[in-house]
Amino acid sequence: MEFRGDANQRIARISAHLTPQMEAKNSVIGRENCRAKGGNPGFKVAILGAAGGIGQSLSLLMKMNPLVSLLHLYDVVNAPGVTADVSHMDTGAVVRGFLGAKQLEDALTGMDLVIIPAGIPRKPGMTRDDLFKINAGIVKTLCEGVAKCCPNAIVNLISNPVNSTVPIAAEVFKKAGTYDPKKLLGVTTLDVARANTFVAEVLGLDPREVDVPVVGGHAGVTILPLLSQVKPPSSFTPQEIEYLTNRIQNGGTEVVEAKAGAGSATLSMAYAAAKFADACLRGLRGDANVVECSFVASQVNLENSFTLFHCFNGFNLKWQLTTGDRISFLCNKSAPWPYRSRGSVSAWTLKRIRKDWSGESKR
Ligand SMILES: NC(=O)C1=CN([C@@H]2O[C@H](COP(=O)(O)OP(=O)(O)OC[C@H]3O[C@@H](n4cnc5c(N)ncnc54)[C@H](O)[C@@H]3O)[C@@H](O)[C@H]2O)C=CC1
Ligand SMILES: O=C([O-])CC(=O)C(=O)O
Repeated sequence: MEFRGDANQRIARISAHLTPQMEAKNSVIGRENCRAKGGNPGFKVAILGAAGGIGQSLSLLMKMNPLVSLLHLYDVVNAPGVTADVSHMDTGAVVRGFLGAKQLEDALTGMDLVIIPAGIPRKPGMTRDDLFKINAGIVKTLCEGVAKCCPNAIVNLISNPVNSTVPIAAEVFKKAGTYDPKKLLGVTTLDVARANTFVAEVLGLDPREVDVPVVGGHAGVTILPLLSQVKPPSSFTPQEIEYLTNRIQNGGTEVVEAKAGAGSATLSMAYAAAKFADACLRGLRGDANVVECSFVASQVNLENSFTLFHCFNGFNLKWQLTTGDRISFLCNKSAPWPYRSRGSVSAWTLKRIRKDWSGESKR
C-alpha cells in the first residue's frame, strides 16, 4: 500500500505540468529542492507570452540553459500545450505551465528572472509605435504582477515598442516602490546580433569573431551601432557605414516585410533573448565581465528623458561612446541638447555626455 502511495505521488508530480491549476497550489520549488524534482540547482525563470512566436522558441532555448532550474511558462492561451511539449526535453530545468490572468501570480512568485515577449507583433506598413496601445496595457498588467510577486527579479522586456514599454514598466515599479533601474532591461540584443552578422559579411569574417556594440533604443534611428568600436578593430568606407547603419536600423522591418503579414522576427529574436537572458543569469551568478547592450534608464538627471547609450556589466552600467560615433535620436524632445542631436559626436558633446554620466554635472 505504501508503495502504491509513493507511486501515486510520483505520478502526480510528473504529470503536474500538464495541469497548471494543480501546479498553482505548489508552484514555487526552492532551488535546493529542484534536484529532488529531477532538476539541477539554478535560477528560476518565467517567460510571459510563452505560447507566442518568440515565446515558444525561447521556452525551448531556456529549457536547454544549464543555469535554469525552474522554468515557468505563462500565457493567456495554449500555455499547457507548450509546457507539455517543452517538458519532454531531457534537460535539467523543471517546466511548469500557467494559463490566464488567475495564474499570473503563481507563475511569478519566487522568480529570479522574468522575460516578457507578450504582446502583438507588427504587420507590413506598421511602425513599432502602432503596437503601443495594446502592448502598453499588457506590459503594465504583467509588471504589476512582477512588482507584487517577485519584486527583486531581473526583468527582460521584449514587447514592442521597447522605447516606450520600458518607461511604462519603470513607472509601474516606481508606483509599487520596487523600481531598480539596473534590473529593468529592454532587450536590444537582436540589434547586436544583426550588427555582428552584417558587419561580418562586409569584413568577410565569421560573425562569431565580431563584436559590434549597439546602443540607443530599439526603433529606427534610435538604434545606434557604434561602428567605431567594432572588435576586431576595423575601418569602413563612408558608403559601408551608410549601408551598415541603415541595414541594422531597418533589420526588423526587413523581416516584417519578408514575412508579409505573418508577424515579425521570432526565431532570431528568441535566439537573441536567450543569449541576453543567459548573460543576465551569469551576471546574477556573479561572473565577472558580463557585458551586453540593453535599453535601460539613464542614471543621470535628464528630466523626463529615458536615455540610453548604456551597456551593463555585471549590472553596473557603463557607457561606450567615442568621438566620431554617429548619434541620431532621441526619443524625448525635452531632453537636453546633446541628447537630441543628429550626426557625428563631437569632442565637446562627448565631454558633456561623459560629465553627465559620471555624475559630475546635474544636467
Ligand atoms: N525587442 C525586440 O527586439 C523584438 C520585439 N518583438 C516584439 O515581441 C512581441 C511578441 O512578438 P511575437 O512573439 O512574434 O508575437 P505573437 O503574437 O506570436 O506572441 C505573443 C504572445 O503574447 C501572448 N499574450 C498576449 N497578451 C498577453 C498577456 N496579457 N499575458 C501574457 N501573454 C499574452 C499571446 O497570447 C501570444 O502567445 C511583439 O510586441 C513584437 O513586436 C519582436 C521581435 C524583436
Ligand atoms: O521590427 C519588429 O516589429 C520586431 C522587432 O523589434 C525587430 O525585429 O527588431
